[in-house]
Amino acid sequence: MDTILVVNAGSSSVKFRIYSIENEGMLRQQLKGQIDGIGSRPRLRASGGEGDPLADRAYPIDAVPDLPSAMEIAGAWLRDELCIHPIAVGHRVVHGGPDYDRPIQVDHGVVTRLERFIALAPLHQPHNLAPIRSILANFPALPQVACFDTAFHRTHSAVADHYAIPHGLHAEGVRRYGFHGLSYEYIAKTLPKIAPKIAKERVIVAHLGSGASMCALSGGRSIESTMGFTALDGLPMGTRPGQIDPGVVLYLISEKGMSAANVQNFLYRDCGLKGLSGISNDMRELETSDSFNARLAIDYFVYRIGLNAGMLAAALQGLDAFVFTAGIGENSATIRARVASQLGWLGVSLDQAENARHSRLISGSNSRIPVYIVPTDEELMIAQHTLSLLTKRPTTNARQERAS
Ligand SMILES: Nc1ncnc2c1ncn2[C@@H]1O[C@H](COP(=O)(O)OP(=O)(O)O)[C@@H](O)[C@H]1O
Ligand SMILES: CC(=O)OP(=O)(O)O
Ligand SMILES: [Mg+2]
Repeated sequence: MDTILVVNAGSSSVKFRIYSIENEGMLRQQLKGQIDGIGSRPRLRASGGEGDPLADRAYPIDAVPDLPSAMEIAGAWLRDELCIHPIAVGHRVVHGGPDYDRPIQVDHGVVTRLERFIALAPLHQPHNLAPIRSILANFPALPQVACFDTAFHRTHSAVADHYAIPHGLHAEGVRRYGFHGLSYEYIAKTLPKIAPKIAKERVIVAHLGSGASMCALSGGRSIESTMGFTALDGLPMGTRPGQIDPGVVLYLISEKGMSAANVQNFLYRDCGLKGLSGISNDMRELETSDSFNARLAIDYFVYRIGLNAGMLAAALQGLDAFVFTAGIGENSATIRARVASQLGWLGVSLDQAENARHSRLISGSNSRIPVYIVPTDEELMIAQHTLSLLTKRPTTNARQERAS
């Protein structure tokens, strides 16, 4: 059986999937796994094609302190315990820079070009590239495909793509890229099946996970994102502050004597829900805490989602639907209810029972616009892109390599 392995390294989790390639290029999921809670409550969970449990292992926080250690554990489990030998690997690569507007088969040259963006996505890019490099070294003929978070947003207009800075910097790539593009691409492809008429209209999608952003979709195309040059901008996140006055950064440098590396570490790892609550980057922990600062962190998260929704509604010149997705958006009825009440002025109201049930349509009958939960599937997007690039090229080399 020919299979594709998909690897998706997020900021608090590594997710992996195995798909078999069926007749006529159909993909069937054979295995779904993830290590999440990295740095808080690490846990490996995996299930087979029918949802049958394959593993559920909790680890002490010190055993999985970071993404590389999680990747090692996941890789060893797939290789040594399950003896998985895919014919291709698809990777989520967060930053594709100005040139990559679609997935690409990777070689050493592509990896070198993608390394230039490590500084622009330090929580993700190094961990996205490390398994690619390791597979290139150990299985050079195994096709690998990089699928970019930024690619789906390359349709933005010039005005949405710019900062108000001199043009030379834009020309060298200082642009408003936007991220979580594989997730938004999946939602844009799925909406026509859920609500065909709405899918052609103006939709805000809120990808609320460890990293969080929102995207304005017009007729299924991204026209605006809350994220920009890096995945620091926009909404507050697990450990990132979201939008912040650059004056704060200047203050940290000039008044607190922080180096560029200190500032980077601070902005990517010490802020957001973690910094504001002083407790955790994990929304689940904050929701069960009765500390004042945990409540403040949640209030801030909800408030900023409301502000940014107003901004995206302005970009779209109206709003026809709102979609929740990703870890928090799919699982937290409380946050959804609070966001919806923040959007009350737009005519949004929820059916609380449907919201509590995590139904697909959660808006009430008197809501001016429908509100949906659409579980995202970045991994399926990656597998589909990988297969479509693969079928343009012979795979014999990979098969020969596997056999040897
Ligand atoms: N039941 C839940 N209630 C509230 N938050 C949740 C729940 N389940 C998951 N989350 C949140 O989702 C986040 C992970 O989202 P995810 O989209 O998987 O993130 P990433 O891909 O960036 O690692 C966790 O940090 C946690 O805060
Ligand atoms: C770009 C980004 O923030 O990704 P994630 O939410 O997976 O950390
Ligand atoms: Mg993610």
